Formats: sequence, structure tokens, C-alpha cells
Amino acid sequence: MRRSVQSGSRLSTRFGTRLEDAVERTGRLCVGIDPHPYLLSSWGLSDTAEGIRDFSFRVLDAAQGAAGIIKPQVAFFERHGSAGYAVLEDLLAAARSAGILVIADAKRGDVGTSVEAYGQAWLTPGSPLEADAMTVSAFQGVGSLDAVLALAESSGKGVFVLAATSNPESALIQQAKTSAGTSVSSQIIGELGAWNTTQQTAPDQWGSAGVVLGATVALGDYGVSPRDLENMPILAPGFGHQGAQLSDLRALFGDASRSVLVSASRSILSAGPDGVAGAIAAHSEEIRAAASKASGA
Ligand SMILES: O=c1ccn([C@@H]2O[C@H](COP(=O)(O)O)[C@@H](O)[C@H]2O)c(=O)[nH]1
Repeated sequence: MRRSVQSGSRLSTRFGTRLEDAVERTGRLCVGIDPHPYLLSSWGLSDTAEGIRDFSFRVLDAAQGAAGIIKPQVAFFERHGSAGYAVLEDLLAAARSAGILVIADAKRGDVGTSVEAYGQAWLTPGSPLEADAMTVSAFQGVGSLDAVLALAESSGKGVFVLAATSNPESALIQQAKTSAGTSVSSQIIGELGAWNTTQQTAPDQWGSAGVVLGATVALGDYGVSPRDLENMPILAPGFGHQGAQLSDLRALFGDASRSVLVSASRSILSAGPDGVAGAIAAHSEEIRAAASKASGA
């Protein structure tokens, strides 16, 4: 069942539903747009706002028709100040008007009133930086994100909360036990699962609140099991350059792999301007094959 939400004068479909449709149409690959200086150089581009414009739009062109989701890494645009943000605004608008879902990897977090303003920047319909979803941090408590979750839900947008991140340093803090006795990661997942349940209007409907779970981590070490992740969109970086294998998708996430978005940046972008379309196609094909394998989890 498709549930729509009214936002101002706009009627929009819930993010979880839009995401599920995108995955069904074009698969679960999320193409990362990370204009690292070394990649710009290997693409024959300058480390300037013009260079990142050329780079990003070439990746977007290559993604059209081949992948339904992109994830620009905001940090690489921010390096170029207002000129970088102008590129990002144009990229977000072009992708969204081409029907590609955009996850702004901005990783914002703060006390509730300030993080709400971050949410308004990235998730308000009509905002210059309007994306379909953004990444946020719950270091200040999942409750600090209440206004962002509510804004996302009311405007057909999504939020991906860092829960078990792909970097090796994450373990010490994210596996630690909260005062409730669960790991930090499972506390975040539990609270978001409860939020999604309160918003759900039909069984098996994907929620608009998702989590970031690195493909490089063993979920069990973080006290997380695939059962905790039912109908929760999962943004999974760590494949490719960071070492996780696309073919291990089901072994890593078990039954939760049906709601996993496979995020890959450098393993695609390092193919260069002439190879990027082929790299997207090859990643998609490998993911499709992996998703249909029997679960090893
Ligand atoms: O836990 C996390 C959260 C976010 N990221 C981001 O994803 C991409 C990964 O890039 P690759 O080149 O595919 O390694 C990058 O933008 C990170 O900031 C992450 O890696 N891990």
C-alpha cells in the first residue's frame, strides 16, 4: 500500500516507499560521488569547483538509467566553500529532476533545535539543498533527532542515522553498552525501529528512518541481528575500496539484505571518466547476483 503525506501544498509519497520502488526498478546500488583530489587528478580535472562540477555531472550522467540512488559526500563539496555548495545545489536538482534519489551524506548532529535547522536545509521541499534523504549522527541521543525525523516523515524524505559505521575505530564507542545495557548501535536501531513502527500504515512497509551499517563490521559484535532491522532501510558503505565484497551481501546482512543499499564510491570512481558507466553496470550486476544467493547469516 502506497501512503502519501501532505507537506505544505505538496503531496508526496513516503520516502521508504519511494526507496523501495527505486530498488525494485534499478537495484540496490547507491553510487557515491566523492570527488577526492587524487581522483580529480586521475580524471584529468583540477581540484576546483569547476573540476568537481565536471566530475559530479559525469558520474550523474553515467548513473542515469543504470542506478536509482546517488550519495554525494558533502565534505568534498564543502572544501570549495560557496562555489562547492553551488555545484552541490545544481547536482541535487539535476539528479532529482532525472528521477534519481539523492542521499546527502552530510552526517549532521547537534542539540535538537540546531539539528532541526540542518534537517530543514537538506529535507525541506524547495530548499536550495533539497535532497531525498540525509545522513545524521545520534551521538547526542536519538531524541535529539525527533524534529528531523518528523520533518522527514511529513515531507516524504528519509534519514539515515549512523549506527555501526564502517571505519575500524567505530567499535570502541559503538559497541559500548548504554546505561540501558544494550550496545550503542542496537539502542539507536531499537529507537528508530520503534519510530518507524509508529509511522507505519501497512505491514512490511519500509520506514523513512534508516541506519548506516558498515559492510566491514560483523553486526553480531555490535549486538545487532538482522531481526532488529526489519523494514528498515540500511545504507551500507564499506564495499569495494574499504574491503567488503559485494558477493558477501547476504552473508553480511542475512534477511536484512533486502533493505540494504550498497554504497560504493571509490571502487566505481577509480574507473575514470571513460570507465565509470561500465563500473556502475558491473557493480549492479554483481549485487544482483549476490542478492539472489542463499543467506549465509
Ligand atoms: O560508516 C560510514 C559512513 C559513511 N561512509 C561514507 O561512505 C563513502 C564510502 O566511500 P568508499 O570510497 O566506497 O569507501 C564515503 O563517502 C564515506 O564518507 C563510510 O565510508 N562509512
